[in-house]
Amino acid sequence: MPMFSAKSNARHYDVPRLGVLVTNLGTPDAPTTPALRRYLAEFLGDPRVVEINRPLWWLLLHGVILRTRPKKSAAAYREVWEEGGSPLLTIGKKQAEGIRQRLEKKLDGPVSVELAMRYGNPSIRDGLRKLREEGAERILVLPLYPQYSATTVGSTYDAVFDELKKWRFIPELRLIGQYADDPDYIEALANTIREHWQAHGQAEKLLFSFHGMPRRYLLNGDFYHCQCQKTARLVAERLEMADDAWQVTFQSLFGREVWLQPYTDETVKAHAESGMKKLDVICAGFSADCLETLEEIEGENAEIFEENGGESLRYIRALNDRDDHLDMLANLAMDHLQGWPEASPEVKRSRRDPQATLARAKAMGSGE
Ligand SMILES: C=CC1=C(C)c2cc3[nH]c(cc4nc(cc5[nH]c(cc1n2)c(C)c5CCC(=O)O)C(CCC(=O)O)=C4C)c(C)c3C=C
Ligand SMILES: [Fe+2]
Ligand SMILES: [Fe+2]
Repeated sequence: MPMFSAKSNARHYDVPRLGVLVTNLGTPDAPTTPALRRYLAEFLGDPRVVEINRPLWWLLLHGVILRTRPKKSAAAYREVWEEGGSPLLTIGKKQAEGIRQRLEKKLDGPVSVELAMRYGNPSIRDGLRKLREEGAERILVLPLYPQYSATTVGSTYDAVFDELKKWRFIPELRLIGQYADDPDYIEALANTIREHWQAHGQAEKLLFSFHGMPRRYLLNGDFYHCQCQKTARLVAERLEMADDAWQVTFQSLFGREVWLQPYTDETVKAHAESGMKKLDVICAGFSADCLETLEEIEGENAEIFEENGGESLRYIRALNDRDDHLDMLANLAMDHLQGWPEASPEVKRSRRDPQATLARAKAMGSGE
């Protein structure tokens, strides 16, 4: 067996394509305990996510966490599971297709776009291999995380590199790191908040709740926290909000370490206890709704608010497959494709007339 893998049936006169790998975090294959055990073993086994002494963590993960958490997590996933699977996956498919359609219009030609998940399926390995089979020799990686963190974007890059280092022909590669302050992303968030206010009125406060991470990671140089603050500030400025009308919080704590603060659940409880009646929450760092937004914010945190004296916590959905979101993502991809040299004259000609190129290649003796 060769040491490095290649496209099946590779022919050197194939017309190279542009490929875009759209990625997100991932999700279990089913809302069941065994599927959750597999998924969490991969996710929590990633040193980018849990950055502690490996042998110690391995013992704790396999000896304790994977014996208890999968059952609890499976029950939570069952609350949000849809006919087509987990929301993150069903929304991700729509997002990838929307981006493909927009790029094909902008580039006036076919573009391969594949959705891939960092953990679980469809995997990054399979996504890259599909792009290779479709003839992509230039690949743009677009992780759907507006703010960079080593735990998410960094880990996605790891998975891309781990796969590509096994290939014989390594495609030209570009990576999108973040778009926390992209004006169209800020505008799309402002639009969805405005629409929510038009439909339901404005609550006493708007929380921007971002996924948390251990505070230690920030102190060690992961500036995700700062990008979250920037996103929220820019949206609040766009909406001309007073300083005390909005706040940034961090959700989804895991383990016993101190995470980024203030915590969403504690803040929600404190606001309810202080007499607040209506609270709006947006999870601006999640490009698609998922367990962490639907079950944790729209479900759990709404309950916390109501149990402590609040009337209603109104969760504002993620940007998902809104047109302004998909337009923004396609424009972001276009920005990152700039300057990638046009194809060679031969390729340009073959794009116009693939049959002639094939015939020429055959005449030159390089065809089948
Ligand atoms: C253990 C540490 C974790 C870190 C650090 C972390 C960072 C992080 N995660 C997201 C986005 C998502 N996380 C999701 C689920 C999820 N996250 C953790 C743990 C950490 N995340 C766990 C254990 C889980 C699984 C669910 C559970 O068992 O509670 C999801 C949702 C996936 C879905 O299928 O719906 C997303 C999205 C970010 C952005 C981030 C750091 C910035
Ligand atoms: Fe997470
Ligand atoms: Fe959670």
